[in-house]
Amino acid sequence: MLLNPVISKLAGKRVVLASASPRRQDILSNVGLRFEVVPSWFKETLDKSMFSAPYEYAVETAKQKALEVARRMHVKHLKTPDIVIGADTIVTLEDAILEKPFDKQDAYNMLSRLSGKEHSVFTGVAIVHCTSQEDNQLETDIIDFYEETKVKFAELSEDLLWEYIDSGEPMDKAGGYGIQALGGMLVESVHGDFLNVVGFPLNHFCKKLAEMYYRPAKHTIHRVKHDSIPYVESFENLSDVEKDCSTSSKTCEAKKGVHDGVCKTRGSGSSVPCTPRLQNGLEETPPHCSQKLAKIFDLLDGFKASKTLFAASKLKVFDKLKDKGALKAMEIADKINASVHRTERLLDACVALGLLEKTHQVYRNTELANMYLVSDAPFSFHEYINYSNDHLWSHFTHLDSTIVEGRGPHETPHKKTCDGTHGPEVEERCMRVNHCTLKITARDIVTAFDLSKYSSACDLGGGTGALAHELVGTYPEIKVNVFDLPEIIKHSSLFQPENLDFRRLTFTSGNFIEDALPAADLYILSRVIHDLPDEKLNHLLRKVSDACHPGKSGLLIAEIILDEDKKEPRGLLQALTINEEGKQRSGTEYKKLLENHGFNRIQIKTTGNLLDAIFAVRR
Ligand SMILES: C[S@@+](CC[C@H](N)C(=O)[O-])C[C@H]1O[C@@H](n2cnc3c(N)ncnc32)[C@H](O)[C@@H]1O
Repeated sequence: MLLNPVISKLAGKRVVLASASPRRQDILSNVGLRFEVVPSWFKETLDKSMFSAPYEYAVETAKQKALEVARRMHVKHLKTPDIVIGADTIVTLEDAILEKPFDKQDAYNMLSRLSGKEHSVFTGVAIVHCTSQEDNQLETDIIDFYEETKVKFAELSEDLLWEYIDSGEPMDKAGGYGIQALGGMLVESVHGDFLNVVGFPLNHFCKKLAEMYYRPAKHTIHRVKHDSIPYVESFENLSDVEKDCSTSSKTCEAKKGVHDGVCKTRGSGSSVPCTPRLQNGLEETPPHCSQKLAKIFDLLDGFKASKTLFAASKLKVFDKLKDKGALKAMEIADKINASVHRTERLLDACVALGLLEKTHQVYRNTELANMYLVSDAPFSFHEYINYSNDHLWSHFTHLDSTIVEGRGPHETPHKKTCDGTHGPEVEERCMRVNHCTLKITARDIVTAFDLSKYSSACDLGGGTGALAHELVGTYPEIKVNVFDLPEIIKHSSLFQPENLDFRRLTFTSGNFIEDALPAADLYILSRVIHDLPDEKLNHLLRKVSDACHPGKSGLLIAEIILDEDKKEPRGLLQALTINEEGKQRSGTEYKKLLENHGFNRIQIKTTGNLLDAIFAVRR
């Protein structure tokens, strides 16, 4: 049971905190909010002079942080969050904004300015509600606010200041101090929300949630206390604790359990300290907080969700529903020749995962399923889903032994490769898998940079030509040559759209390691680099570099680019599937690699789609 019923309104929603701050994470998880943490890539570099008041800057930064994460998650992972929470905390002193110090001297300058004075701490918060529209556009609804707390510092001696700076604590904190830890020593008084100074104004946040989620009909309101988080007896549709609270606000507050830092366990009448306490010399274990375990639960359940998608796709559930529009479980079971009872469970699980909708026992595809899961949809993932089920799944099943034995997926007995050595059926299937994923991302790759000045391009290892199609469609002057191994090129005709202009798109058989490269003024390497061992890669890049005209020819690369800290899961999980000798790289690593081969003017673009783009010019 949650202490704050407003928080329970978010249960079952995909809530994301767009902040890496462990303090914000603690504040929110301590009150039972279940959320994922996706740190924002938005840089805190807005021009402060554009804002008439400091809090406006904090609110705008919070908003941009949350929006960046919402957009990235919507496109990149094709899983749109319901709510993204962004926050930005700043310290202001006499209208100057103090953010995180750059170095110790900066921390010293900040803290000595704060010494003996009162300053303001503002946290801007943005709550972004996301919905995916029919055309897969992201629609966002933003609620933002700020909270101000005044903090007075004691007079700080030089020794104390430097001791505190040397502790390292100031470096990642606005104003150069953390009130919840050693920095508490510096503070004489606080006026306002203490948690706001820590980094998140919880009380104001809950009030905002209450405004959003409790929009009661007038007759349901018994009492609303506007200056606090609404008392739970105020509205209908309340949980048992809420309904119990029908007397005075004080009683209700006690029943809700917030009293002198003690959490009251409902029903038992006993009180459990919020923090572990020593009793008879033994440390008492705090009650387990399921919200804190949410991440682990999600990881434990991740494979069940994947397998549910795989099974529904393999059984062509989405295809049947696309054809018929809406069907009952019994009708679907009949069409896929399966048990009614089990089919119903599968369908309900798909509803829970947002793949199907259900009304009055009738199931329909969601827009997402129609766009990406139906097997003949223009941008269908069907092939990739089946490949994940049949091949990647078995690789991950044996992940522990592949790690111990140092084998890559291509060396497992369960996985057949796309390197053209396993016969036409496998080659064709791999081409279908690559084709469907490249189609989704090709437009973002070819428009990531202005390539209009190039008249000829050669897509090395270009496979089905999916990227070449997009290039030809985007740049009216360009001619593209798709270069790949003969066993791949022989299947390429299967993938060509009907209206293709073969005067501008040609296919050439060859081996980019052994043969001369066709002439072109733009070379393309899409999903080729990460799979090559260093020696082959350096050989290939040397050949490309030699084939380029200095100062003129370009190189376009499409790959997953790891974030610089190498913390983002997508690329790292993908790295588990590539060959032992292959490698995923960060932007800086790609830059270095290309510079070593005579390229400069290197630009890197994270597209937010499945693949990112790099463009470089031959020096
Ligand atoms: C992972 S696939 C990428 C295909 C396509 N570029 C894409 O992004 O979907 C790698 C491609 O490189 C081709 N390839 C591998 N080694 C090659 C070589 N030595 N010469 C030419 N092509 C090669 C493969 O046949 C395959 O089509």
